[in-house]
Amino acid sequence: MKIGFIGAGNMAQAIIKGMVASGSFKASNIFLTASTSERAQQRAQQLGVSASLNNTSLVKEVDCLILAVKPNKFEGVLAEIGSVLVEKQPIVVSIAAGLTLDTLANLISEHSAQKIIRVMPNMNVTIRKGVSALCSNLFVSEDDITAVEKIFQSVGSTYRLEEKDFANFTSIAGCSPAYTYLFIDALSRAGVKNGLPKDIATKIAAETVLGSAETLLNVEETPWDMIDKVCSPGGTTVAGLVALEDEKFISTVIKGLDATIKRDSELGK
Ligand SMILES: NC(=O)C1=CN([C@@H]2O[C@H](COP(=O)(O)OP(=O)(O)OC[C@H]3O[C@@H](n4cnc5c(N)ncnc54)[C@H](O)[C@@H]3O)[C@@H](O)[C@H]2O)C=CC1
Ligand SMILES: O=C(O)[C@@H]1CCC=N1
Repeated sequence: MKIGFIGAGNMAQAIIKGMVASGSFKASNIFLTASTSERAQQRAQQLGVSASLNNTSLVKEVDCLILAVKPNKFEGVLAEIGSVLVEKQPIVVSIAAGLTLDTLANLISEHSAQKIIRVMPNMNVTIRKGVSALCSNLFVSEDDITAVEKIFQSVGSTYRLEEKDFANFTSIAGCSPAYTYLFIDALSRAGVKNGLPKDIATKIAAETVLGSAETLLNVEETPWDMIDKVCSPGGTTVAGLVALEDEKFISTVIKGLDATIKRDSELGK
């Protein structure tokens, strides 16, 4: 299957690198475009894949088209390639936050039976530990979705979700690498406040977050069971836990994620 990416930014580059590194996809079957043909040539060369002349010639070349531009570019890009899409009918995959299957279908053509799959990956595809969700419209067959799943499984794990759960997934998977970095940085700053150099404190914090997540995935216990194991009676951890909850740590995090869900619905309008 020939796969094309419109947009060769952060996500497309990370996905392409992971696909090639997985050994499941030949670089010669991967095509891309960028905002200019010079940039596309440069990115393609770096990744060892091919640059297409422009967006319409890319569509003509591929069986699966991955739209990896920012949500506000979709209208322009789909207006540009709409007629070629309707003619060629590749599987269209959008990784944009907020844009629904219906919105995408209407941007392509109100009357086409276009196969459209929405995927929400996250930045951890960079090291092939991404978590991606997929949903599709009624024109997509089981074979189509399995083929697209294979792309995202080559860079991590996948979940098939109903579209109504996509914004929720976006908040806890698509966006949360940023919040996890924020937490790591907060741990690290506390380390600096109390006397450690920043680089060492950041490494210690990141290794601890990684190990805690790996432990959780390897035990039967819930996060709260594990919290109880760390909290010695009358000890240091429970003192910190109570101080964090005094400042409403859990509800502050939930408010942050609710804000992403609200923004996701605004992007879709
Ligand atoms: N960054 C992230 O962690 C995640 C991003 N997404 C989604 O992925 C999409 C891309 O995001 P990023 O890679 O972060 O953005 P980015 O800005 O790094 O990449 C977008 C690329 O599209 C190119 N582009 C702009 N107009 C174009 C056109 N007309 N034709 C061809 N290329 C064009 C730009 O030059 C840019 O390199 C967005 O829709 C975003 O919602 C989804 C999950 C996670
Ligand atoms: O911030 C955004 O809108 C994108 C979608 C998920 C992560 N980044």
